[in-house]
Parts: sequence; structure tokens; C-alpha cells
Amino acid sequence: MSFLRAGPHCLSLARPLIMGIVNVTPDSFSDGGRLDDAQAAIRHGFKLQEEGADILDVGGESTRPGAAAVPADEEIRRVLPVIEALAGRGCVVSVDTMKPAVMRAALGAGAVMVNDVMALRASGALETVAASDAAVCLMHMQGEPQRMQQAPCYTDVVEDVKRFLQERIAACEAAGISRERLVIDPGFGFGKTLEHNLALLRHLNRLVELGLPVLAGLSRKFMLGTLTGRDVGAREFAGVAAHLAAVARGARLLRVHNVAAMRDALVIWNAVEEQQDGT
Ligand SMILES: Nc1nc2ncc(COP(=O)(O)OP(=O)(O)O)nc2c(=O)[nH]1
Repeated sequence: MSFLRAGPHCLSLARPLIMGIVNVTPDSFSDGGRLDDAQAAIRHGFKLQEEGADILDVGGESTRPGAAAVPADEEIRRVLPVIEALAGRGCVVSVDTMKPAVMRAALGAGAVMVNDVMALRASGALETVAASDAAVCLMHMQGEPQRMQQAPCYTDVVEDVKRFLQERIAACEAAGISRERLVIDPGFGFGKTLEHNLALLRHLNRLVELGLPVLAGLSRKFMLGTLTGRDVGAREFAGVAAHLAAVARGARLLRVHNVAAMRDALVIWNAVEEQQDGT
């Protein structure tokens, strides 16, 4: 798939796309409370856009392990003014939510993509996206945020995640959501041990074989801290390296907090890759 259709946008996938994270939450694992009012979040979104983000992913509920669930109306209160302001100025906006009610409100406010860590498994989620022209990211998660890290277990983590994503892709197609609107994501850190995460990264190409754009979200995650010994605020270099490892294995969307660093890394990566192709 060489492009992603997201509402009126047709995003080329000839080069990896950067998804900039705009968490409007008090408790996100790495930047919770930093953007605790709409104006700060809007300013941050425009800053990421200027730094090179292709998509801005606005979330109102933390999905970190053990996170408290947020009621739909509170999640909508957090994200809607931010989505309206960013989309209103032409930004390509994604909403990071599991709830159909939040999806509907966000799409009505100008979001053109749904980023769902539950892969549209909530009742009404498939229908909500099918009734729109939005793109959707289908992410794998074993369990749910409150308990997903207690005892992750798989027969073969790569094959198990691949099979899950195949099932969700089929469900989307059956609901009338075309493949050109679909993105898939192994869900690093969502019900996975360090070894599970490393296996998924090493063999990301086996998910790419499904023929859809793969999103990698490794930014500031616990696995980077475990490998480097760095605290959550000092994982930027590790995050760039991990995302380039994902790009080398076929990832085409990178969900990051530090857009400027990722953008510069991709400028070098693209210069080398394109030279290799002789283009
Ligand atoms: N598709 C996708 N969406 C995601 N949403 C949230 C997080 C967690 O990161 P963050 O948003 O920074 O933290 P929190 O969930 O605590 O707000 N990771 C992913 C991911 O890996 N893939």
C-alpha cells in the first residue's frame, strides 16, 4: 500500500510518516499533566506540526499499565477543543481513543483518523468508523491497560499478533472499511514482556507481509528504559534508534513525542535509502 486515505487526505507512504503525540491527560506515562489545558495542547500540536509531524495524535486517556479509565464525556471535554483548533488550521489529526462516542465527537470536530489501541473491538466502534471516511490504526493489545502487564503470554508472539491483526483487518473489510484506510500496529508495551517486544521488533517484516502500513509506537517506552537504564525523560536517543530499526523492517508510521529528533533521523535515513535506489 503506497498511500493512506484519511478523510479528504491521501497521505503518501513513499517515505515513513511521523505521528506526533499530543496527550491531553493528567497522567500519561511520560508527559502527563504537561498539556493540562487546551491552549497548551494546541500550542504543542502546532509546534510538532512545524517540526515535521505528518499526523497529530490527540489523546485524552492514558493507556499506560494500571491507568485509570476515563469517562467518555471527560475524554471528549479534553480532546475536542484541541482537535477543532488543530484540524481547523489544516493539520491531519488522529484521535487516540477506544470509545465510539469519543470517535464520533472527534470525527465531527475534524479528526480524519482513529487510533484505537483496542482495534475497534468495543461495541459500535466498527460501525462508527465504517460510517465515516476516516483512516484507522488497529493496534494489538493483550488484555486491557489496567492488567495487561501482569502476565503476558503467547505461543509465538509474532504469529499470535499477526493472526489477531488479520482478524481485525477482516472485520474492518466486512464492515465496509477499505484497506486503503487501514494501518496496523503490534502495540509495543501493550501486554508484552521485553522479549515479546524485541521479537516483534526483530520480525516486524512479518507483519508488513500483511500488505498494510505498519505503525510503530516505541517512544519513551519501558522497554527502552530496561535496555538502556535511562529514565522516562532520557530515552529520546533510544527512541530514535528503535524507530529506525522499525523503519528498516518496513514500518511506515512512527508515533513519537520528539518529532524534531525523528524528523532529522529520517532526513538522513531517506537520503541514504533514496541514493541506494538511485532515485
Ligand atoms: N497506535 C498506538 N497508539 C498508542 N497510544 C498510546 C501509547 C502509549 O503512549 P503515550 O500516549 O505516550 O502514553 P499514555 O498512553 O500514557 O498517554 N502507545 C501507542 C502505540 O504504541 N500505538
